[in-house]
Amino acid sequence: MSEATAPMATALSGYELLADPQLNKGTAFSEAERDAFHLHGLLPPHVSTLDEQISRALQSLRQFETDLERYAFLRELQDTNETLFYATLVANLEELLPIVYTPTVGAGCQQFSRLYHKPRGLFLSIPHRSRLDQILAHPRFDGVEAIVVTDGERILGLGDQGAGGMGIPIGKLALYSGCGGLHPATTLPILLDVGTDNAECLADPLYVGWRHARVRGQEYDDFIEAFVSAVIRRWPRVLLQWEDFAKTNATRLLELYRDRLCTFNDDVQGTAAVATGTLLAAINVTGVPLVEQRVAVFGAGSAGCGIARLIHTAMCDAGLSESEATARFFMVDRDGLLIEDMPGLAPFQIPFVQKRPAVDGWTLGRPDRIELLDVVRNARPTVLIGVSGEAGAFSEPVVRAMAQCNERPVIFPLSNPTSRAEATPADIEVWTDGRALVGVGSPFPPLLRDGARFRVDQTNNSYVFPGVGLGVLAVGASRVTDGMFMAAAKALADASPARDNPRHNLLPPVSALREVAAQVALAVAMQAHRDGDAPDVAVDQIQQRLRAKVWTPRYVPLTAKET
Ligand SMILES: NC(=O)C1=CN([C@@H]2O[C@H](COP(=O)(O)OP(=O)(O)OC[C@H]3O[C@@H](n4cnc5c(N)ncnc54)[C@H](O)[C@@H]3O)[C@@H](O)[C@H]2O)C=CC1
Ligand SMILES: CC(=O)C(=O)O
Ligand SMILES: [Mg+2]
Repeated sequence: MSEATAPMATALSGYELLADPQLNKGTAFSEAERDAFHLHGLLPPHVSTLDEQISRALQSLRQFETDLERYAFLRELQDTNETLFYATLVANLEELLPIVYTPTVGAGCQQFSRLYHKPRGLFLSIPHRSRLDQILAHPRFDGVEAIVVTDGERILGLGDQGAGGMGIPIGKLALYSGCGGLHPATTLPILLDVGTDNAECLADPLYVGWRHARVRGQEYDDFIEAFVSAVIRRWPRVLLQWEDFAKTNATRLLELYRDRLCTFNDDVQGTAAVATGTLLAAINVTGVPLVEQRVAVFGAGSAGCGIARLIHTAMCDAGLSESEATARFFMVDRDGLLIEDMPGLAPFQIPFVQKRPAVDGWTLGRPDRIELLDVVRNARPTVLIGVSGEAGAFSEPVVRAMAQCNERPVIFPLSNPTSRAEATPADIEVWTDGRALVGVGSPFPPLLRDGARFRVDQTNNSYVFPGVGLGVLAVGASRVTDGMFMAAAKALADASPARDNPRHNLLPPVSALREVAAQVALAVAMQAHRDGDAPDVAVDQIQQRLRAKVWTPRYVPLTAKET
């Protein structure tokens, strides 16, 4: 009998068994299980198959009028019957990812307090900081291998959502299991509740979080330190993913902890890999070599500087010197182009500033700053990437200027959710006469090209982090390295449909995310092996380990545990 169908023993029965989302099968409990677990009468008599249950779930889902209602339905399903939730998700990734993940998960976070019904994951709040070990110690969490943690301060492009930010770790881990194949029982979403500065949340009588101004400074750092230390004590080899932390904390915390445990920041590093991978795929189409690319990034925050760093490394690997590569980046933030003598630069921005003489005379608009349009007209970038959360920032003049200086401009408005995209693919298509290679953060409707529907590529870190998690955990790597993200980027570019035909998409469709995760995982695991950080694993064992690690959502026969 294969591992997936080996029976599992449980001491639960009756209502308690039906209330456990990891074991509940609803109407799919067999007659024998209904006998053994005292379920007769608690369930309607027909024994359903998983496929019948999926059809029923989809029918219910499609009856709702809004995506938020669909989101609430799927969250309820996840908290009732995880196997059915994941079986439905895996079979319908294209339809359900926009609900479970971006863009609807953003509204799910904003409405979290209204939708809250059942416990999932852990809320660790500052008032309970002395109880961290006690909370993590619960036997339910014994098998945890992957954690996604947020403090809710920068939820997509929607800002501070306080405790409502919990929707993001839940959504990310749904992809870890749905796309990466990690067993849901090995995953744990965590919300660090350090208060919120969101006035609406604080004034909302239904707000479920800690009603307190967001704690900052030393007290915040001490809480994070206490959290990380408690995590290491409880699960020394866990994979910890930081998600949607604000610019002041994201890169800083990554640097502080990356050598202390197996950890990465998805916004900084996962986003870098998907953007680099999509750019490498675009190069196959445009023919402009990496060493000749000029990259403008709008929004020089965690994601923007993470992207710049990985593309910079790729340029250096391709033969440029550090300074030659640096000169090819144009990072634009609220005060315009980042220049060496600008006040208030964050440490992670400093490597990507332009030298003052190189940009002299570039100000065509406001005299006090070099704006995005100035940058595009003067630097003539081949690539324009948006990670600002500023909807519409890629205006018609900016996009037309990109089209003027490039035969095939590469334009990635990556901000999420959909409402925060720097431009819509449809507008870019018109403003560039269909010449642009476009990647967006959230799903958009297909474009009409030559009378046919052309899928819009979704350049989202969901193409990377599930595979990173799978690869790291399958080989037991002790650290997540930058090399792994480069390997992930190259694996993504290798999977590009445009490699075979330049008229095809840059990325595989969302429906192929399980296969993409497997390819990324292989690349990551091989990199761990090259790094000497995959103990006792030979190359030919890696594939086997990856396959063994992948969970497929199907029911496991249950047997009664002797008590
Ligand atoms: N497609 C994807 O996979 C990903 C997309 N994102 C999206 O990117 C956006 C930013 O994420 P982070 O970098 O983590 O946030 P962040 O807060 O660290 O950085 C955003 C930067 O944009 C700048 N900015 C905001 N408004 C601006 C304006 N009007 N003009 C110029 N600069 C402006 C901010 O000053 C900040 O430096 C979010 O909307 C997020 O959803 C982030 C990670 C992954
Ligand atoms: C996709 C993602 O991680 C973000 O928008 O923050
Ligand atoms: Mg994120």
